[in-house]
Amino acid sequence: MKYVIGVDLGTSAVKVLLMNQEGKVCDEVSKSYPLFQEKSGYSEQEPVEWVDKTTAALKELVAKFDGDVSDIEGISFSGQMHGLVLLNKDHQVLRNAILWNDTRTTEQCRQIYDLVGEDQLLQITKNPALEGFTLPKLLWVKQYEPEVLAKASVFMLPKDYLRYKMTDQIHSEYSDAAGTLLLNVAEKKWSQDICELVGIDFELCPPLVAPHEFVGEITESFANETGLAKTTKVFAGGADNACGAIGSAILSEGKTLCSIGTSGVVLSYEETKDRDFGGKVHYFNHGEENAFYTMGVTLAAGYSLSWFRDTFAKDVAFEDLLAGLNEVPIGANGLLFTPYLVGERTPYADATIRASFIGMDGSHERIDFARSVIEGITFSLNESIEIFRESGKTIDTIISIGGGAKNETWLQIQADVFNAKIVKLSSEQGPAVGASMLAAYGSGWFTSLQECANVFTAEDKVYEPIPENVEKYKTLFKLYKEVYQQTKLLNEGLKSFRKN
Ligand SMILES: Nc1ncnc2c1ncn2[C@@H]1O[C@H](COP(=O)(O)OP(=O)(O)O)[C@@H](O)[C@H]1O
Ligand SMILES: O=C(CO)[C@@H](O)[C@H](O)COP(=O)(O)O
Repeated sequence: MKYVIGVDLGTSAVKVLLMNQEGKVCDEVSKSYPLFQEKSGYSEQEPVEWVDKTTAALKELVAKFDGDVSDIEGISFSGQMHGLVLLNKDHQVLRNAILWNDTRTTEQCRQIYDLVGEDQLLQITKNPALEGFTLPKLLWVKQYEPEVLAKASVFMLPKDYLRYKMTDQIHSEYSDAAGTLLLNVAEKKWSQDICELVGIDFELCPPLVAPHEFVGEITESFANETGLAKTTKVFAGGADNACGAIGSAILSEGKTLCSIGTSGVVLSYEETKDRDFGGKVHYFNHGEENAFYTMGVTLAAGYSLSWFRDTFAKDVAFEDLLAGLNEVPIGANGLLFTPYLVGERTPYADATIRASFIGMDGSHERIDFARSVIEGITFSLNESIEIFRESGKTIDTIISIGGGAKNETWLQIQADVFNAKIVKLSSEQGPAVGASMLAAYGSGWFTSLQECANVFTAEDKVYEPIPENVEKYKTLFKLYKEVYQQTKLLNEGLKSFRKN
């Protein structure tokens, strides 16, 4: 039997998945790492942590493997998107990585519009200037840490840096490059025009390859450290959402995905490069060749729940925190939550807005708060679904993945809030499954990703919307949407009191 490994470099943890040629998940190991939030709006991680934790996870996986390691033929990656890693000419990391959920760059987004123009930016990159994307971060370093940028020889995205440490080869690939705001998405080329207009050296952009492309074998030292065979082939990999889409078989028009990890996304497959959403949702290159996807993003989805747990119920397991969730009525006994802990992307590109609990009552217990957090996250994702439906898409079935898909009651809440059938897959690790599939397809096991998906993905359970619940959630959703409008000005006033 042959095997592949999918590495998902997430925001909360790295997960490594061993899958065999029959598409069975044989083992998985996960190692978490911290997030540094030194100031309001800041979010950073240390690239060395990603490498150390991935090495430790692979070492553990290989130690438990009782076959011949040379049968592990290939390895590929899924990575948290947009994070900026800067390397000097000796390829040493110059500063902490600035992550996708870091919103310090509102000023740099304005500069991009001034220098490139909104229409030209949208025409080349298919996306608006949002704080989370990579180019605003590069411009922030240029403005506030010019000595750091002066030393930089290349910028990298998180999983591309990890792959570099395993292979000694520097590359980026289309699906993650699409989230930098420096890629001509339709032509799959770095945009020299944008680099020139914003004053970023074109040489900083790494060479581009396709997600399933073979980029080299692992280095001898990485093989020695992990126990993997030196012949293990490495394939480029993709952005976590592109991999989540592959790992959930979102490989044809009409398919929709909801992923609740640290962030939350609703994503829809696009066959063509020229559908026009006017920048309301993200438009990126898929991990499948010449395909695309559109996506709405809730910045703090699973993060809202983990923030709530870490702040008010430290060391309590999610399973214990959510025990009794299904006994709390819809609407959490009159409590509404908006998940704007770090600002928001879809539908409000707003770095200043912050979260709220509305309707706190002396009778509320911790489980009411937990239910309102979960309902609030789901309402936020429903705002993306609303944009897709308004554009004419039919969304009646949604594949649900990520940490949020581990809880049955939450899956039913998704069905009722989205008013759609929710499908849970046999593994909720969509991005790591997608990364494994890129390695399997890259290794030549299948002639297409779709053929691979037929073997590697399977439905586990379906949750149907319950009409009575759908109606209640429609009423609550209207109230939920009011909260953004009613708290926008309040948050602008509070901004100067935040940790700066
Ligand atoms: N048992 C659970 N029930 C509900 N939600 C969970 C559970 N376990 C994890 N989560 C949620 O999933 C999130 C992590 O999801 P994951 O897909 O692993 O994230 P990432 O890829 O960003 O590291 C946590 O922040 C938490 O909100
Ligand atoms: O910023 C985005 C997508 O645009 C996020 O989806 C990140 O890619 C992080 O993903 P998770 O760690 O939540 O999976």
